[in-house]
Amino acid sequence: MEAVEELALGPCAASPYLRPFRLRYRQNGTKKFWDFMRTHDSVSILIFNSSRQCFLLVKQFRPAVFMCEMERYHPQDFQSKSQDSWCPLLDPLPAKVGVTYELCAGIVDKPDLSLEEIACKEVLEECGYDVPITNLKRITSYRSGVGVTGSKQTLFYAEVTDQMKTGEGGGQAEEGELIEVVEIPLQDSMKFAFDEHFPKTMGVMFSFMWFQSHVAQGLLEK
Ligand SMILES: O=c1ccn([C@@H]2O[C@H](COP(=O)(O)OP(=O)(O)O[C@H]3O[C@H](CO)[C@@H](O)[C@H](O)[C@H]3O)[C@@H](O)[C@H]2O)c(=O)[nH]1
Ligand SMILES: [Mg+2]
Repeated sequence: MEAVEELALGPCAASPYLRPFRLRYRQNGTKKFWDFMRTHDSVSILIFNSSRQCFLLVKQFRPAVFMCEMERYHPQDFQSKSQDSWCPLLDPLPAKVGVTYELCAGIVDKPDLSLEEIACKEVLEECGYDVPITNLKRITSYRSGVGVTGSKQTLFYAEVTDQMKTGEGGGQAEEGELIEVVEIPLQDSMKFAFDEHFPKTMGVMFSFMWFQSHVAQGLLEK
């Protein structure tokens, strides 16, 4: 996963994943504008393996996270004179600075599938567990990136057992996905959630806390 080579930064003129816009408006009499991007909505799934008493997270290389770090250490890479061409990144940081721990998640890009169906597909593709749709519990939904994308993410909970494991996961190789599945033992999960040495999404932190207040107590009473 960390063999990331031949990096080059280029312009993004058109993309199937994001479309930048500017909205002009007048609010309470004041003229304003706001720049934003349209992106897909998404689903994410907190997966708890009850056979092994652990959470399943995915770890992957995130170019956006990587390039945040790159700008911090090599701001000149973003000030390239020629904005229209590819600019090789000659002294890249190690790829691991762009690897994050996340909930299993996927974009909502198939209008014929329900959010639940997309969530089950992501659990199978990324983590290798075949979860019946009736095992999914909708936790809630929220807006992510309110300043930039405002897209909606719907969060589900799925309890799985070792018997549901039908494959290795790892993402869709044909789409170039390269994902590592990581098990976080329940007993270590709150320490993990607040340990800044492990770069992670807010979804991981929020859902681990949701589990503590909504599920963990029930497990103790079993
Ligand atoms: O610029 C891009 C963007 C996407 N892809 C492809 O699209 C796939 C998208 O994967 P998917 O698993 O569907 O979505 P995620 O990348 O996991 O993103 C979702 O999960 C993230 C973590 O919660 C959220 O931040 C995002 O908003 C949400 O879309 C990737 O694997 C790639 O194959 C590209 O090749 N290039
Ligand atoms: Mg994903």
